[in-house]
Amino acid sequence: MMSNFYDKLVVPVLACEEGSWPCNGPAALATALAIVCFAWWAQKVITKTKPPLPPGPPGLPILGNLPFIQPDFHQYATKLCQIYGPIIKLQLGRKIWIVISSPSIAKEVLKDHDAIFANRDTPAAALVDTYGGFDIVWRSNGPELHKLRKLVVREIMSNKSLEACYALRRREIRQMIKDIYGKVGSSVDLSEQIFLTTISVMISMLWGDSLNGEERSRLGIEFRKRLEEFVELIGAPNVSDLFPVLAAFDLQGIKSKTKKHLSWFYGIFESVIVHRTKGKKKEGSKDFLEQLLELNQRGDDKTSLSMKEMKALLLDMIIGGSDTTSATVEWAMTELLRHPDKMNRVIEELEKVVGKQNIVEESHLLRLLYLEAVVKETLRIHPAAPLLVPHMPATTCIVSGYTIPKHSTIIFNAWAIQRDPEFWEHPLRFEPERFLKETEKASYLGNDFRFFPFGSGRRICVGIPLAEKMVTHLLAALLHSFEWELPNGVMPDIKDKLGIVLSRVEPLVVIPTARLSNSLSYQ
Ligand code: HEM
Repeated sequence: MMSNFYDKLVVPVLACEEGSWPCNGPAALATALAIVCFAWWAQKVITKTKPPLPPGPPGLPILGNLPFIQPDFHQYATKLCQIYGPIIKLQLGRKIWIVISSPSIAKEVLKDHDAIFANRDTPAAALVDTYGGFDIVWRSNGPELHKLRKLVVREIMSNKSLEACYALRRREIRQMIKDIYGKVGSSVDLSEQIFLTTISVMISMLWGDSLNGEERSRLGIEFRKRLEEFVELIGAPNVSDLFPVLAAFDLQGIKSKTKKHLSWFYGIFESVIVHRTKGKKKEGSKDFLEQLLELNQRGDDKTSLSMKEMKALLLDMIIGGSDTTSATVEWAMTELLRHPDKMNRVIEELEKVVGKQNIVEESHLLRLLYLEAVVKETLRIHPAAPLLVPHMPATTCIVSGYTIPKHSTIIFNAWAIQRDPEFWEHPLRFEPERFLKETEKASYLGNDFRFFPFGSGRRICVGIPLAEKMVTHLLAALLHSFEWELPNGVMPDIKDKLGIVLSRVEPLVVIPTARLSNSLSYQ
């Protein structure tokens, strides 16, 4: 605004040629001086009246708060908010981070100013090989993002499409039950079993491959390792982001390491896509890739994707869908093992709705209301993405009386909000019953900012329908098929660590016993 003022008034006066107004010696000089003084005064008034930045802890010159950031950022940010209030500012090198820990401020940002804040501050590492520019997670707000989200939500995640690939999900869940049945009576690393199943479900639904035996576990573990490293690299404090002038040097080698992982993922995707486009159309259930290729064949601009977009989308789905889902199932099992009364209530419901002679199908899920409440309570206390995915304002904006500079990184501490005693009675107690009563807070659609584990607004998770099905079906199958004992009767703890998602520190180890009398139910 001030530069406009200067350009329009001061420059012409100072640059005017003889004879044109007001170039008449001392008068012109006086006018110019008056204008410069006025501009200086106006600038001062504007700066003074502009609301301040949010409060926050003091930092060091140049580095700001960087040296003081602690690894479990959700807990560290919660402590800071207890000191500085529900909206705080951290300075990390050239970057400003704003952390929000109150439902009303989250609403102001994600609902009232949704369009401004629907951008992402794409980390340098995510821009490698065009991934971040072509996927959903890191793409800026605009028509291309809108097209991609619409395609996923309306086509891929529609009831009809999810129904069309139910057999693929079912096959992988049955495989898990069969594998665990083979280990009845011995200690099982349930965390690993759950992860291998979710990654197999994702691979199976994305391009139809089924992994068995050693291959299932080998490829699953390789995927997990690479996904973990890839996401960690993207999320790691990177000098290239904090001091963009140094980006070209890739001082920590983050860009080159990310590139290696990306080439591995893209290599797999390319061969699957090429094989499918050249080969015969697949028989049977329609996986996501089949659906995407069919949409491409329509030749409609609204639904066609380039190869780059297709690969980036497949990677988003695997990243977005596997660890989040498996962590949620693992936390739900942990809480149920810690609360035998709640576990019994789930079993009673399963026996009533499914019965002991049948196996759990997705068609049962709508009637498993208590189990649904268990999943919601799990996502409240242990949200897989406790800080959502950071947003970024496209312009400077005033929020809750503070100035939020454009291009700052906005972090929502959903973990702290969903445990805040101001909004939740006995917030640390695992009480699924609260979701049977509180219908208002019970939706995943992000309308209530006391409970928004999938985010809210324009960037809300696109995988909610699939996540709901996968988490509930997996849990139902595990609880219906087996009884679970704790090795030496030791209760699992609830210590968490923030990595790719919020997960247990130690793997969950339990001993299964068959619950169903008919051994065919395990085939
Ligand atoms: C329990 C399971 C899941 C949880 C807790 C979860 C949570 C979230 C959260 C918090 C966000 C960020 C929202 C925001 O920025 O405000 C997100 C975004 C996203 N999720 Fe999920 N998610 C889950 C499952 C899935 C699944 C199954 C998929 C797909 C297969 C998926 C794909 C995505 C994608 C592509 C985005 C980016 C959306 C965008 O940036 O516009 N998620 N998810």
